[in-house]
Amino acid sequence: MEFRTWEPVYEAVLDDFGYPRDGDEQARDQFVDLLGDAGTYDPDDLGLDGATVAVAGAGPSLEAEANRAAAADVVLAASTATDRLRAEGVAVDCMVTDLDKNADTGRELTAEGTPVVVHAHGDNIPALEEYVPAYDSEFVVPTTQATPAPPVQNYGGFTDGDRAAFLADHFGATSLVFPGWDFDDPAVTAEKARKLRWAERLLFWLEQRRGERFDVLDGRRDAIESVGGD
Ligand SMILES: Nc1ncnc2c1ncn2[C@@H]1O[C@H](COP(=O)(O)OP(=O)(O)OP(=O)(O)O)[C@@H](O)[C@H]1O
Ligand SMILES: Nc1nc2c(c(=O)[nH]1)N=C(CO)CN2
Repeated sequence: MEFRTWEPVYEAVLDDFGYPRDGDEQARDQFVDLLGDAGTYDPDDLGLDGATVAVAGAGPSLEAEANRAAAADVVLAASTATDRLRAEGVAVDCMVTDLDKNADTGRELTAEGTPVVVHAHGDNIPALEEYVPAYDSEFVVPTTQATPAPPVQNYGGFTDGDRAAFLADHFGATSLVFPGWDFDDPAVTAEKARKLRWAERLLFWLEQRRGERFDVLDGRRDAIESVGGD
């Protein structure tokens, strides 16, 4: 995903949630400063090119669908889906997080040599300041939703789960499967439900760009608002 393609969709997300763009830019710049000259992880080494990739979400269906993750070539797990898959005995190849809920898991993973995609945004600067120094940067993939500033990159996407899907796409995945995704989960807060609506729109956009049909959107497409161009 090129930033110029992502930018109009990003602006629509900012408008909808009322997030100021300069907050995301400050977070990105702080992330650059926190990393300094330290080396970071090259996502090319995840083996996504040509792979069937499971993008695990943290919905209530995850445990029942853990076998779909286990069957994939590469497993990307969003936030708390990481701990839950590991508890089911499914190895996670990479965690994608904004350090919101289980940042200690991310620290343990980088210490073990498992990469973690860490996202900077305007509402997680204190978490970046606390956890980035504690992570082994060699296993950190730093991301932003604003204009990239190397080594902080933007592969597209908004929530942890859809960002994992955009990462898989960017690095050449052949097909994507989505265990643990429950868009109509009644247990989530109103804000989370709005974020899930965006995740759904973004996955719909991504599948159209890829010429693929994600099983997780079956039966839902007619009701999804289109975003982005091609
Ligand atoms: N029913 C669901 N509840 C929560 N997450 C879901 C659900 N279905 C899919 N997901 C995906 O799983 C991801 C991880 O969710 P989790 O609640 O562990 O973390 P989070 O830090 O709150 O996520 P985010 O910050 O992206 O909202 C979400 O970002 C979303 O992309
Ligand atoms: N500024 C801002 N950006 C985000 C936020 C958020 O709360 N604030 N949450 C996200 C996923 O939960 C992704 N991006």
